[in-house]
Amino acid sequence: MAVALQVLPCAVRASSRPFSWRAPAARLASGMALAEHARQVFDSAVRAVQPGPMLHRALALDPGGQQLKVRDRSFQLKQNLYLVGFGKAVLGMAAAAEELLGQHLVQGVISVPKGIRAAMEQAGKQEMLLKPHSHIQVFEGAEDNLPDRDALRAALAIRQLAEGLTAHDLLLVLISGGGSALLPAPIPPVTLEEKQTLTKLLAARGATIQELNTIRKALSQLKGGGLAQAAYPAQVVSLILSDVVGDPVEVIASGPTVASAHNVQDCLHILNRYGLRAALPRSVKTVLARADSDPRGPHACGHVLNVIIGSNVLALAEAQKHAEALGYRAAVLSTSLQGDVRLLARFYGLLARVAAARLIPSTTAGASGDDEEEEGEGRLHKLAAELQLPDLQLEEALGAVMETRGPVCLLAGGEPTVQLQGSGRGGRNQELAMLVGAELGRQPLGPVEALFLSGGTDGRDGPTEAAGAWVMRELCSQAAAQGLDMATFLAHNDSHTFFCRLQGGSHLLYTGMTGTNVMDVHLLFLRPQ
Ligand SMILES: Nc1ncnc2c1ncn2[C@@H]1O[C@H](COP(=O)(O)OP(=O)(O)OP(=O)(O)O)[C@@H](O)[C@H]1O
Ligand SMILES: O=C(O)[C@H](O)CO
Repeated sequence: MAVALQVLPCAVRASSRPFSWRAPAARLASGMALAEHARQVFDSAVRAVQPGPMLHRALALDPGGQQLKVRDRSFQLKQNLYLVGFGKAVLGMAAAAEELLGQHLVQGVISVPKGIRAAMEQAGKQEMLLKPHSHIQVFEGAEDNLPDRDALRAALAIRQLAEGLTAHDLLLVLISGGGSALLPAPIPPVTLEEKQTLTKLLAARGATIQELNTIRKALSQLKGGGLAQAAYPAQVVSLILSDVVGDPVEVIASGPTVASAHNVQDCLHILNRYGLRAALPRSVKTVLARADSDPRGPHACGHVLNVIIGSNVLALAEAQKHAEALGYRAAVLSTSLQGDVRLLARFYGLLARVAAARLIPSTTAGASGDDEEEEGEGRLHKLAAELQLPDLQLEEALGAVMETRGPVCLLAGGEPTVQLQGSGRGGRNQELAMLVGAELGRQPLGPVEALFLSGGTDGRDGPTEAAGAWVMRELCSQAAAQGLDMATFLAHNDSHTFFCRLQGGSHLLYTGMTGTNVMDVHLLFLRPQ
């Protein structure tokens, strides 16, 4: 089943910045609309992970400008520097690298999302743009995050550059999320279209990014260490902005400079799990069979230094600070959220209920109130265990809520999954926001205002122009008042159409392309009325 994405006209976009920007940040939480605060906190998260500053922090040039230091390693520079890159944050990373190392740079090729240069120019983000006569060639492609002919041309130019290097050269590889779609080089006879279809099918059936990229690596010339091998014997330094939970270098952008530890059996298990093994194209079967009998095994990557230069940890820490400056007691719940959006929505609904009961104990006072509270807490812990979040700080966050009795902001980051059943238009952030809105409406929250925002830090939620959406506990009644049947929209994975129609699109979060990418940010605000 291919995922057909219907393009429905979005109702007039109420405003690209739905909230007022006039209020100074120092105003107390009680005086301003929660929605405006949510937008400010989300923006602060994105600002914290701008690619340029993170790249500058990772690199140091000696005073003579001849030695490049990365971590504890030094590399000799003598007009021997080459650069390649692929990912949603790579334009800004390349601009920063060019500014620092331009005099040594011989040649570069980067593959970045379609339209990103125009978007950065329009947003006045000069620091994200290359110099006018740059030695770095830019390819734009992979519209809607799917590999296409433009991205294929970029991948071939990157391979050609890498293959021409010698032992005297140093290759700087800039990697960020979205890199897999921007570096497609299928192993023949697999075609780009076949790879695209298989990737879409796996994503639509809810495959994790680890599973998806295991398959991508097996079918690619450059992923899973292939780029590092093409560049051998040059030295390779990869600077990686993580958009995967736990920062696994072999998964981010499918690890083009990391030896793949997976074998064909792993791929077959994954294809079986999602019911795709039987219908595989002959070309895919041929490539997997060839890999199975390849005596050389995985690519060796001893000449490579892989360095993570940033992740959502930075974004959430900054957002927490910003929320505190606005007068909230703020706590980060997790930086590693994963799992199905429906399960996660139930988690957030129960979390709001338990936190609200702690904020205003009187609303559930008495024997039956205590029982209800205990039952809510029990269910919340059970769900948390089911979600298997390694770094969940649930008790700490609830403890903070208990102490404050005032406005609270709970933050989390990660990348949940959606199982696509319909052909609507949406993204995992908008779908999660709808589901959480429905949950908040169901929970007994007493006199506590609640707002939930979910947004992709890259500014694009699925194949839509919105980054995500925000909802309050009144969502269901707002939808009903306009005759919008939430269940029908959800059944068709049509969250974007729903939000476009709801109150003239004013619940959508529009940031434009941000030029960075560290997964999604979730914010839950609770404020006693
Ligand atoms: N109609 C829809 N409703 C909900 N989710 C959708 C819909 N269409 C696509 N998606 C989900 O959007 C996800 C792709 O989103 P997006 O293009 O923002 O990728 P991403 O995961 O942020 O990419 P990367 O990590 O490569 O940058 C897929 O997981 C897919 O299941
Ligand atoms: O490009 C990819 O593979 C994903 O964004 C994960 O890094």
